[in-house]
Amino acid sequence: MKDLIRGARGVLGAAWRQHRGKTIGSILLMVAGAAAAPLIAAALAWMTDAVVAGDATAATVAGVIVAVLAIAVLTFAHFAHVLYFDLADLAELDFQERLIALSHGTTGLHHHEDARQADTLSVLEQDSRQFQGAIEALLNTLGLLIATGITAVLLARLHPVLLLLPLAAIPPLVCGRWAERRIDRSRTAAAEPTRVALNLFRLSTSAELAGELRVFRLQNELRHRHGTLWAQASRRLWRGQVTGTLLRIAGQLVFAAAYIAAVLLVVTSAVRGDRSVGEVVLAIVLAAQVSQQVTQAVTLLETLQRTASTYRRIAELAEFLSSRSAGPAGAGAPPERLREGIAFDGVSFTYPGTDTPVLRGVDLKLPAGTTVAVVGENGAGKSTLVKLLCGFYRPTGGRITVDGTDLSSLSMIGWRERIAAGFQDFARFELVARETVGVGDLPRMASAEAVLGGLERAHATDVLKHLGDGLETPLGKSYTDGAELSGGQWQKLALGRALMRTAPLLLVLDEPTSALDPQAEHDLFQRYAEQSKRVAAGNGGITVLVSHRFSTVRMADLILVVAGGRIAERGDHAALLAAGGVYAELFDLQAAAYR
Ligand SMILES: Nc1ncnc2c1ncn2[C@@H]1O[C@H](COP(=O)(O)OP(=O)(O)OP(=O)(O)O)[C@@H](O)[C@H]1O
Repeated sequence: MKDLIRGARGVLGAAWRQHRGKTIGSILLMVAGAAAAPLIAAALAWMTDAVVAGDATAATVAGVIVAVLAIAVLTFAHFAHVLYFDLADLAELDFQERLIALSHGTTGLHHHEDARQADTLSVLEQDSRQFQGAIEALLNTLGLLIATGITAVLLARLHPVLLLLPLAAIPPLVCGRWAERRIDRSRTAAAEPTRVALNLFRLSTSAELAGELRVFRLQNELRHRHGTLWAQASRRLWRGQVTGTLLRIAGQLVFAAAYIAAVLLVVTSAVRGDRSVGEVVLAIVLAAQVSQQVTQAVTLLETLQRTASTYRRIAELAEFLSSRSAGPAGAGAPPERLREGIAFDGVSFTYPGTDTPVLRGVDLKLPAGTTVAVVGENGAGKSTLVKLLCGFYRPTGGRITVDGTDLSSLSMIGWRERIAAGFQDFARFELVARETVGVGDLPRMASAEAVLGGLERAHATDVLKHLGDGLETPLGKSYTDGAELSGGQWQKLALGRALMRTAPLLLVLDEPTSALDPQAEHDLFQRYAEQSKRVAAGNGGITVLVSHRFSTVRMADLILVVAGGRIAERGDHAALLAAGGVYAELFDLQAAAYR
């Protein structure tokens, strides 16, 4: 019940915030339309008795009232529909904005990487399209409550025992709730296979992966896996639906028995001469309406229950996010320029929900004004190091300091404003090219000059040659005439985005050039390193570069080799080669491959 009230409040609140006039108009029209239905029964009874008594005037007046009420029933709901249709769109927008705020309004990433919360987000994304039904159901419920009240008064006047009729509505309602819960559980159980199947479907149909799919002849394998997962999800949903339907039928049968008993009661007393013909008509029409009201209530309850689940899920997600926020948010401002640098003091890190530490007691100094390269095997913890530097997670042990100040005591908004980043999994923002790059520094997104600066630093201006309208060319399939880019071109734009900010305190480049050939990557970083030295001389900014390419890595001032959750080796290229350790071995292996 608490869930239902929260769901109803959520929907009504969203509608009210979006448009008060339309909300009030829809409620009035729906309630008036619903109230007219039981009044028709009363007017019909009056008309029937007037006809039996031969009173033409009363019969005519009653007939006109029946007609007017019938028009109200038929049209008011339609007019209300016009109003709440628009309202539903606005409420959907309100919900989606809330979901976006929850999804990306936190400083950390853990809810995206936690399977259960990822499931919740995926169900909520689907739920966000149900607002049309939710608002309609809520308004219908308000109308239904009024109609049921009027029906109850009329039934009580006929025979008090008929008041028990709505009580017979309870079993179908309870069964309807059980059914909805059962179906809801099956939806949650089906969420994971559905998500994986949809991901496989996207993989199987995306143009981007068409080549790889053909070369590895993966079509049938993916189709088979997609089919199996889909069947698994369908089976879970089907079991939920079948149990739900059986429960609902059981509830409806109880009401059907009560309905038959009520009609028999009035008809037998009319036969005995205790009731007028009009009263028999009233009883039959009202009992039929109660039946409709019960069916409607069960259907409405299903929708309201679904809406309630949606709001419960979003509340749970919000609770998860606040429970996982690692301590109070910092408020300190980052320094204007780095004097000493960034230090790791005994930093350990274990991902939430796992037992194995990825980093163990790392002590590290990233001196101000340097370029630091991070190398190591797949899964060694390089990206984790980067995520900690960006503040996506807080260390589970030890601390990271920026010029001696604990990173966790800094305002994350302030810190993020002073860092820039390019990741291997970069976003393909389907916007015009200027914005695709410019979002790397929102306040300067409109400036073509600033965007060209970012592209030049990334040595990516050549991408513009392929774009008909230069920076103003729309990119991607979202636009009818959007330009299609290659993977490497998208990545170059992403690198331009990462280099939009001209003087960040920390620039993180986590394999942002994997789609470029090694020579292009080498040239890019050679020139980039020269430029960044000039910038770093001004603000002490640090560049952290994660790369598997030793030809690029060798030019860094400091190279860190991550292994076994620790920094296994550190130093510049010459020192590490001379040490003859893992770095030297891996460098020789790669160098030999290019000879
Ligand atoms: N969100 C997560 N939850 C749990 N474990 C994770 C998560 N992300 C990474 N890991 C684990 O942490 C370890 C380090 O991962 P990380 O991505 O930091 O490695 P990496 O050195 O960047 O690897 P690569 O070179 O393949 O990109 C891996 O064992 C990985 O399975």
